[in-house]
Amino acid sequence: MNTDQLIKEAKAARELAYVPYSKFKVGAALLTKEGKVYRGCNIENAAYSMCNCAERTALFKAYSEGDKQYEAIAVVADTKRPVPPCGACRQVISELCPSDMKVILTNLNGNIEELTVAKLLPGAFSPEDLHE
Ligand SMILES: O=c1ccn([C@H]2C[C@H](O)[C@@H](CO)O2)c(=O)[nH]1
Ligand SMILES: [Zn+2]
Repeated sequence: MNTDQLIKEAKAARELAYVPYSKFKVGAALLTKEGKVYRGCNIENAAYSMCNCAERTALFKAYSEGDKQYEAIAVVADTKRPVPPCGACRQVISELCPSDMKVILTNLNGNIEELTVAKLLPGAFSPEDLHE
């Protein structure tokens, strides 16, 4: 699975977004080391703080199925610049994904920004910080 294909998966995921409040659809596609793709969309709620982002939907789907080895994640939205993941997603991705994992941010215009998990959240709070 190449970058273009993973972006297509993220776009397909985006179509299923449940966004009655923001009307802002986001899609994510997480590729595992074994070549499986987990799709995620954002899912909102009338209690706004319960909204879940596309990135975390995809990652939680994979992790909860026991798939814990990841190769790349692609994220897409209808933004001017490649969609930037929110702070909460950066924190969760930093903990569950390898620091050298590829992060592919894009938009519907085809702008693409590729970076690594390490670049997503410098100085992330990590499990090692919990204990002396
Ligand atoms: O990277 C992002 C940024 C925002 N959202 C969602 C959260 C909310 O449903 C809507 C507006 O913030 O977009 C995502 O899913 N991923
Ligand atoms: Zn987020």
